[in-house]
Amino acid sequence: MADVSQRTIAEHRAAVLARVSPVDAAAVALDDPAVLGLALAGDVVAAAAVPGFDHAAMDGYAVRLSDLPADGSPVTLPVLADVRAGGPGSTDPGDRPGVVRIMTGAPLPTGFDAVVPVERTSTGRFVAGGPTTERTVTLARQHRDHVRRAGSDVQPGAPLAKAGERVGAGVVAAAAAAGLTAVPVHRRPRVAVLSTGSELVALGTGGAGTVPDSNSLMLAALVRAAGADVVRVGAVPDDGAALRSALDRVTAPLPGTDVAPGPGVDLVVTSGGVSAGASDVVREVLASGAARDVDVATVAMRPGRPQALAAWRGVPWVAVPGNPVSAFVSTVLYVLPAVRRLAGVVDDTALTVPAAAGWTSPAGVEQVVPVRLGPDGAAPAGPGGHHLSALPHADALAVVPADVEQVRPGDLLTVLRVPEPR
Ligand SMILES: Nc1nc2c(c(=O)[nH]1)N[C@H]1C(S)=C(S)[C@@H](COP(=O)(O)OP(=O)(O)OC[C@H]3O[C@@H](n4cnc5c(N)ncnc54)[C@H](O)[C@@H]3O)O[C@H]1N2
Ligand code: MOO
Repeated sequence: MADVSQRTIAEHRAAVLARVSPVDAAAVALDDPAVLGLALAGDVVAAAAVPGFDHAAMDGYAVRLSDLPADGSPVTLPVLADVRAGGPGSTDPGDRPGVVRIMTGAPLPTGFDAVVPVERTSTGRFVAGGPTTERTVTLARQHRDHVRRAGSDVQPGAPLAKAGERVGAGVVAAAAAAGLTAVPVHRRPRVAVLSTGSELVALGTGGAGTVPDSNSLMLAALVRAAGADVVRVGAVPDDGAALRSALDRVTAPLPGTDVAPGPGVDLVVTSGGVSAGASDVVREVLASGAARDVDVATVAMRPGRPQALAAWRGVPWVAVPGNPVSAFVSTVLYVLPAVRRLAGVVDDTALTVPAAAGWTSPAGVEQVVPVRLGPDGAAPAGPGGHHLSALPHADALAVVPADVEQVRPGDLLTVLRVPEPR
């Protein structure tokens, strides 16, 4: 097996990212809820103008400026017609002087220039559902035209969203309004999550010396929140043959029964078994020659020091340490960037925020601290170190540089958000 290499958080993340690339893409309809949360596989460009036609921005009267005194004095004019949103696409009330009663969103009649809001006229207000009773109206030239012009928001061909952005409410709103029916998106990646350890048991089972397998639940929750489908295998004992056969199962092609034949998972994540113990099964399998591209590393970070990468049957494999806080931190720092890259998302989770409290940090290693974000910045979410009790309160992880031994309130910190369930 390759030597153990020493590296920084950024170096290990780069090593992880070098092993993954975006999964395949296809067009998905904007009205399919499955499109939400997927990453765009190409730029989204408007097919049509927004607004699609010149229309009234206010309820009132459409006027021709040539019918109104230029000095702004009021004039009384006949009401020639009444147009509504959704009514005929164009109205031509003829050439004689007069105004057109018009409702917000209705197309501006041919030859008309502006809309005077009803509350600025002698009518005062319209009665919802009421008939048109006014024969004439007194009004004056206004400062603003209250017309939304065709294409004033979006021109055909204008860029609306970029490849790598996730489809959310804003993207579907803009794309649908601009005449599109579907957008190109990457499918959701599939990620296998395995825990290793003979002490691990399913929840609610086991006796003395056993440990509930919490890591696979944590990993599944984070991976899913980052936009992947999860195949959670659960706990595999510290036995090389058992781990190899679990890896074979998750990386095998999907059975071609009711699903089209295709690749199995796009990424394997294991927790545990990466340190120096006699039963460290991940190290054992990595050393056996059965895995490819093996990269065992010690990252100068706390917690989360031992890490490993490999490929199993061509599928990238990220191995994180078993200590639950180390596993959580490693998942946010290394696994989720890989998931986002597989999903086609351009990674954008790092923020700079002030420290809302002070704390000490060990010399010579990057310290990773679960933090809660508040109006004053980031404060430790719990006692730190390997204390799992901080995790329920952690919105993000702060990464304190290796040369900092004391964080002071107000110091600027780099934080990575812990994704919300989606
Ligand atoms: N001699 C050395 N010992 C250790 C070193 C070292 O450098 N030399 N590194 C330590 C560090 S740092 C870490 S982190 C751990 C990582 O060890 P492993 O990845 O091999 O993890 P395990 O030994 O399998 O488990 C550690 C700990 O976490 C519990 N665990 C594991 N999996 C789960 C799970 N799915 N759910 C809940 N809890 C889990 C496990 O029971 C152990 O208590 O190694 C140090 N040792
Ligand atoms: O590096 Mo380990 O993850 O601190 O216990």
